[in-house]
Order: sequence, then structure tokens, then C-alpha cells
Amino acid sequence: MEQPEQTNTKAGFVALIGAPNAGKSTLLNSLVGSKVSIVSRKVQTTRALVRGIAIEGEAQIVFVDTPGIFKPKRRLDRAMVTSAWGGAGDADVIALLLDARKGIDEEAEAILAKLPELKRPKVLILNKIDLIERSKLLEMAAKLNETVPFAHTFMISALKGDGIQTLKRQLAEMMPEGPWLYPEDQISDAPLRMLAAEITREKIYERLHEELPYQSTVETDQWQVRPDGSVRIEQTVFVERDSQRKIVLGKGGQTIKAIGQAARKEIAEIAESPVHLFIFVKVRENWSDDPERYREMGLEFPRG
Ligand SMILES: Nc1nc2c(ncn2[C@@H]2O[C@H](COP(=O)(O)OP(=O)(O)OP(=O)(O)O)[C@@H](O)[C@H]2O)c(=O)[nH]1
Repeated sequence: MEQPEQTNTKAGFVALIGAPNAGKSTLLNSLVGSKVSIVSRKVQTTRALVRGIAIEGEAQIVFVDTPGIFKPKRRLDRAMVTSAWGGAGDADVIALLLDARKGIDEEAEAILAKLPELKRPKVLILNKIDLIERSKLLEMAAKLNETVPFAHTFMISALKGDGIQTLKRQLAEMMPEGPWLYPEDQISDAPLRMLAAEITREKIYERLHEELPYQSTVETDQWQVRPDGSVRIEQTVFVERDSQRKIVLGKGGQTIKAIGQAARKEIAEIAESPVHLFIFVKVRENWSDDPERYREMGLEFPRG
């Protein structure tokens, strides 16, 4: 793994919580770089989706999205809200991103009421400060800090780049010491790999959720850009029993074929290039107890 040789590296997860339009994508783009914008498509079935990986000095900061927390609408979203909060609870830092111009609306209040349940360090990020008077901004920050004790409050304009460097530096500071979670040469496509896995998982779920509730996980093992610009992707679906493997494959491989076709189409859209997708189905007992599988999903293995 390529990373600075010193032992004082830091790495961790930041759960970025923000209502639609708060400016999450804009912020991630300026923290992480251009690649992440490709990943703005919402996959709402996920527990925690890696949206981008930023490097600041010796620190690697992995931003995960916790979708569905704000006003979940679809049935599946509602079912995932509990675990989305769980995902945020596993993060090293929880960052609440609010549109300062909107003030503290109903959605923000609902989040603020739940935040204290998560026993992790929290930071407040007030975005779009270019659109609001300073006195109003300070008033809002004070009010929010009365409700929830935030470790830090940042006032930024994601669009104009104001306050971004300070935010990045402070988040890096807050990461726990430890080796980097992703090798440097994989950083740019890590969110895409993860998203591609999520898409395939979504397709499996859509077709088989009655027969296969939460018993499969998907990993992207290979993401190789070929000279003609197409991408060769290999994924593995892990199930817990051979009977489940048979279900995923279907009669004469029909089910996995249909899943693969649907997934390939969507992955090609996010990759913005033709995709050759190869899916393998493997039985691995107790994958849900294996820390490595969690890391692959961009999650920390639940402690205790
Ligand atoms: N004026 C101003 N506009 C901003 C700022 N940050 C984001 N915006 C705008 O707010 C809108 C929503 O921004 P997005 O980054 O798409 O926000 P998002 O909906 O949270 O992102 P998703 O998670 O992808 O849905 C866009 O039109 C942005 O240009 C800011 O600091 N100032």
C-alpha cells in the first residue's frame, strides 16, 4: 500500500449529513476533487456510501453519505433509516451540513433532535454564507450550538471555496491515528467501485428480496480501464449458503444474467463509458461477521 512511510498516519470516516440541496455535492467536490461528482447519483438502499476520499497531510478522510435520514419516503428508505443512523454512529466524526440561508427548518430540527443519540464527535457546517448576512449567521450558529454541543462550527461557501481549507484541516486533525483505509492508487476510483457494488446489490435486492433478505453483499474486485476507454469490472456476490447461491444464479443462470444486465446499464451511466461486467457468486459463511467485508463497504466493523 502506497502511503507516507511515517507511522503517524491518520485515517477515518466522516458521516456527512445534509438535506437535499444543502450543498453536499458541491462541498465534496471542493474537498475531494472532481471525480466524486460522478458519484452524485443516489443509491438509497445503502447503509453508508463512500462519496469521496480526501487527503490532508498525513490524514485520509473518507466521507460517507448516510442517505434517507432526511424524510425517508420510499418503504425501503424508511427501512434503511435506522441503519443509516447506525452508519453515522460508526463514523469518527459526524458532520451536519446546513443551508444557512434556509435557517433552522423542520428537517433540520428533526435531525437536531436525533443527533444527541449518536455518541460521536460532531461538527456543524453552515454553508452558503455568501447568501446571508453575518449577524444572522452568527445568531444561527449560536442557536444550533445551544441545541447540540458541536465540537466545531464552520461557516463556509462550498461554491466559492471560502472556509474549505480550514474545514479540511480540522477534520484531518480529528481522524484517529492508524494506517490509511485505501491505497493511494485506488482513491480516485474507490467511490466508483463502491457505487458499482451498490448498484448490483440494488438489482439483487429488487429481484430477490423475498427470497434473500439482507444475506448478500457485493464487492467490486476489479475496475480496469481498457485502452479503448471501456471498463472491465469484476464483482463478487457473497452469500451465506449454497442454497442462496442457487437462488442468485437462477435456472440456467437466468437470474444472475438479468441482474448483470440491469447493473451493467446503470454502472455504464455513472462510469460514462461502456462496461463489461463479470459477476461471480461465492458462498462465504458468516460474511457478516468478517471485518474485511465491512471495510470493503466503507464501513467500520461495529465494535463491541
Ligand atoms: N450560493 C451558493 N450556492 C451553493 C453553495 N453550495 C452549493 N450551492 C448550490 O446549491 C445547490 C445544491 O447544491 P448540491 O451540491 O447539488 O447539493 P446537494 O443537493 O446537497 O447534493 P446531493 O447530495 O448530490 O443531492 C446547487 O445549485 C449549488 O450550486 C454555496 O456555498 N453558495
